[in-house]
Amino acid sequence: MLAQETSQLLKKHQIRLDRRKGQNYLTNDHILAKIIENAQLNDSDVVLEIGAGIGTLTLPLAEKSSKVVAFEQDKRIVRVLRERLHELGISNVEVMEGDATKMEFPYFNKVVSNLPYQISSPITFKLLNYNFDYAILMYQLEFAQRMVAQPGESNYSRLSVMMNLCTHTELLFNVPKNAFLPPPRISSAVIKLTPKKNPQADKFFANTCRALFQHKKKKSGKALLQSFHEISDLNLDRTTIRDLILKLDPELTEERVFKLNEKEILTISRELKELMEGYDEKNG
Ligand SMILES: C[S@@+](CC[C@H](N)C(=O)[O-])C[C@H]1O[C@@H](n2cnc3c(N)ncnc32)[C@H](O)[C@@H]1O
Repeated sequence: MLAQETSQLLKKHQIRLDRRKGQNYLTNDHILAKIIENAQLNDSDVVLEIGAGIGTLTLPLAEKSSKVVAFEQDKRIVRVLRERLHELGISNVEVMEGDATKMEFPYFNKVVSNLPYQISSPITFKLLNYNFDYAILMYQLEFAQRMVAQPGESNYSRLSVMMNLCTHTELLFNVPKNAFLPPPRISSAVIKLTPKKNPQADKFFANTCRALFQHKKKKSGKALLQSFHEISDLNLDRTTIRDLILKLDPELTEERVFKLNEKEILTISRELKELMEGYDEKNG
């Protein structure tokens, strides 16, 4: 049903979808129903949708909520979406034309999106700056697995640490390639992401994480030494950096990066930040 409707609409408007723009449109009714069910919307919800396309998710979201704010970058697609909403008499959707990574988001309390994959990372980090109840998001499977990975697992990464510290993230279900038109090269997965109330990650923490994960298999003290430029732009010599690292908790600096959990990395970054502030004061 959805597959047929999608092909007909695209044909009518002579639109060829472009994979490079992340245009893989959901054509599986069952998956659509599962996404909507997991969103658990009510009539006071304001839903943010990134990459609305021709409205596959937008229409059921509009039916179940008070309002949908729908971002779409492709002008041709925006025209189809607006026409469709007009024809169906749907008036509670605000279509925002443009690049969602660069535009301010108006108020929303839930997010439901089948994300364009090339902006998965910037959009996820951008969402962390907003206050909302939860998000139901479709990602490439590999990215979703990295989001939920735990210390010691092979795909544990900087992204996993940030997600563990700032959110509760759960992989809800996998989605096969043939659920889309055109089918993407890799499978997808739907994630539920709930922001934690008191996010503790500041820029220093993010930089510490970046430095550590450049040497994921090394001991964390060694990783910090080798990538210290990611943390500070002070031009410190190697001996000074080594001395600073020696003052950190040795139980943590002797551990391999991929085995550290988010709280341990937070401890490293806090201790290091304090030491750096002390160093700054002493050296003017
Ligand atoms: C994976 S499709 C999802 C379409 C529809 N929501 C669905 O589920 O079938 C992603 C959509 O995001 C749009 N898009 C790509 N990059 C974007 C960006 N930076 N900002 C807003 N929309 C973007 C694409 O044009 C495409 O329509």
